[in-house]
Amino acid sequence: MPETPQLQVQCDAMIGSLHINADFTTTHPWTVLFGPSGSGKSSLLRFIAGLWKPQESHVILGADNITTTPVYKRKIALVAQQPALFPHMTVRENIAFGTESNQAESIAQMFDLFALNALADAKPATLSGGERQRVAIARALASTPRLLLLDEVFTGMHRTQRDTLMQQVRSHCVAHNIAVLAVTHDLPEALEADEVLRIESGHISAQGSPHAVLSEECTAWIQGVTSLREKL
Ligand SMILES: Nc1ncnc2c1ncn2[C@@H]1O[C@H](COP(=O)(O)OP(=O)(O)OP(=O)(O)O)[C@@H](O)[C@H]1O
Repeated sequence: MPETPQLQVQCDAMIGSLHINADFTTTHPWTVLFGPSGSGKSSLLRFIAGLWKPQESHVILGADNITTTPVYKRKIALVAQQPALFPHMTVRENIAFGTESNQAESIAQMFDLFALNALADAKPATLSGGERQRVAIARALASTPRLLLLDEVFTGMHRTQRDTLMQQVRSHCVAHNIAVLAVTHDLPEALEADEVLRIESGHISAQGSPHAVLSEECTAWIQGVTSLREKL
């Protein structure tokens, strides 16, 4: 029975003035990359996706060393916080873009999963931010990737909307053995992960369960809520 593919990353490179020296392996369905602004999270995702190709760095997905594999053959989909949809295309055309003729079933599945049927003929400019994000994720998943990279995709969403969308993405990815690596600054979102990688100044400083890696943030959050309660 197929399993979620293991992701092995070894990146040793400069981006601007930041030295990214990250070395990790993850086997979990949903992994979060958590760290401060400028610590190299988006650069690492771009490296894994093949959009940045530094020397002396390697990416292995499942049994395949994909370090030199072209972007379009990696079976990796990347969704950014600002979804890059084609403005002149409808939702249906955006989702079908880049998929092959034998992926019609997976496209239809996306419309059902993300409740997009009513929006099929709309253009991106007429959609809300949350709807655009759903379309971008649907397009990424319609290409049947092995790894889905999410770069602060849920940031700024209303809590209920975010929880629903995360649950939809997670159940689809688990059912189809798609590994997810998600960048976030958001503590509640990070606590939903199976595993957290903490990145600081380009270096993976901790890896483990969300509660183990994020215990300091959790304590600070609880103290914040407690002091707020006392003021009420
Ligand atoms: N193409 C580039 N050329 C030069 N420097 C870059 C490039 N892309 C990113 N950087 C620099 O690399 C560092 C890491 O950027 P990156 O976007 O990976 O951080 P991040 O952790 O994702 O930050 P944020 O959470 O604010 O999005 C930053 O100092 C940034 O200015």
